[in-house]
Amino acid sequence: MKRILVTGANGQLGKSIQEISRNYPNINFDFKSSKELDITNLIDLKILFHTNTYDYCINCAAYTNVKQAEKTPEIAYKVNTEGVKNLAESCQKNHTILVHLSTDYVFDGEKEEPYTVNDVPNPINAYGKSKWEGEKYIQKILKEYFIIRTSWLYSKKFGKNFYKTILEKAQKGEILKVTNEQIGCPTNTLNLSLFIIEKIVLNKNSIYGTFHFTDKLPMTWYEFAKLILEENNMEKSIKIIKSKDISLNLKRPKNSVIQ
Ligand SMILES: NC(=O)C1=CN([C@@H]2O[C@H](COP(=O)(O)OP(=O)(O)OC[C@H]3O[C@@H](n4cnc5c(N)ncnc54)[C@H](OP(=O)(O)O)[C@@H]3O)[C@@H](O)[C@H]2O)C=CC1
Ligand SMILES: Cc1cn([C@H]2C[C@H](O)[C@@H](COP(=O)(O)OP(=O)(O)O[C@H]3O[C@@H](C)C(=O)[C@@H](O)[C@H]3O)O2)c(=O)[nH]c1=O
Repeated sequence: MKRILVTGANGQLGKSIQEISRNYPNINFDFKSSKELDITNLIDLKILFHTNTYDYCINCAAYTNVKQAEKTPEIAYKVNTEGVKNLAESCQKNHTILVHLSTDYVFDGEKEEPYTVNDVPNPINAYGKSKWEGEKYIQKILKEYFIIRTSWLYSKKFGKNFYKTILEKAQKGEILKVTNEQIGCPTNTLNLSLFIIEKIVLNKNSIYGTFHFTDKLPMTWYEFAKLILEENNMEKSIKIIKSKDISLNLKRPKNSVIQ
């Protein structure tokens, strides 16, 4: 029976993996919330890996507040870079395969076509930089790893995300103002969870390295907001705004489409 450690288990992706885990009775999952396991705490990591044997570690732990990361980049760095380095070292010493999540925000967004795994990252904000530095540690420390870059994650059920925010605003009768200055692929956490379990963990033929996974339908945030309203049978107009009107000093990649 495969034993899998899932870090950051109470985030939106972690919770989605918890939800589908019921369908895999032959996998022994060990879900750890941030309170149960802080990936920046080396001592806790050492104790956990000393007392347990894991075939895989799925790292859903991350600092994902993109706006706040710009103001306190050291916190994003601590979790997304240092924490990931700690995990990679623990996995290396204990022969655990690391499955790590990364982001479209590692790219600068200036490319005209979709980004592939052969494109070189060049992040333009603190969150993206901290995630790219984390990726580099994994590549340096480990041979047996999967880095899965995804984009615009949302769960209809868990956590805080664009889908739920737009729906809540609409339900409260707030005026919707959404930018059309970025394009990317919204990705449902359930699809990503299934990909991780079916195509990475249970696939005997998978080759280690970096991969891109999205729901493969590029659109702007404005178009995504329209879809969210449509899906929930809500008729409401949305005002198109500039990115700078919503977050003045934060750069987001214009083209976030990864394939
Ligand atoms: N959200 C998105 O749009 C995208 C996310 N990703 C990546 O996917 C992954 C999952 O993201 P998502 O589920 O959306 O993120 P969430 O923010 O929903 O979940 C992240 C989880 O990590 C936990 N965490 C934070 N710091 C630590 C720490 N030091 N040790 C252990 N756990 C910690 C948080 O706990 P607490 O709340 O208690 O701090 C939270 O439960 C991340 O790697 C993210 O970078 C990639 C592309 C898009
Ligand atoms: C809620 C809201 C957002 N927006 C804009 C801001 C931003 O450009 C975009 C999405 O808003 P968010 O707050 O979700 O943006 P952001 O936190 O930058 O989203 C990113 O999160 C990280 C973790 C990732 O890895 C990325 O893939 C991406 O999903 O929509 C509006 O224009 N109007 C609104 O009412």
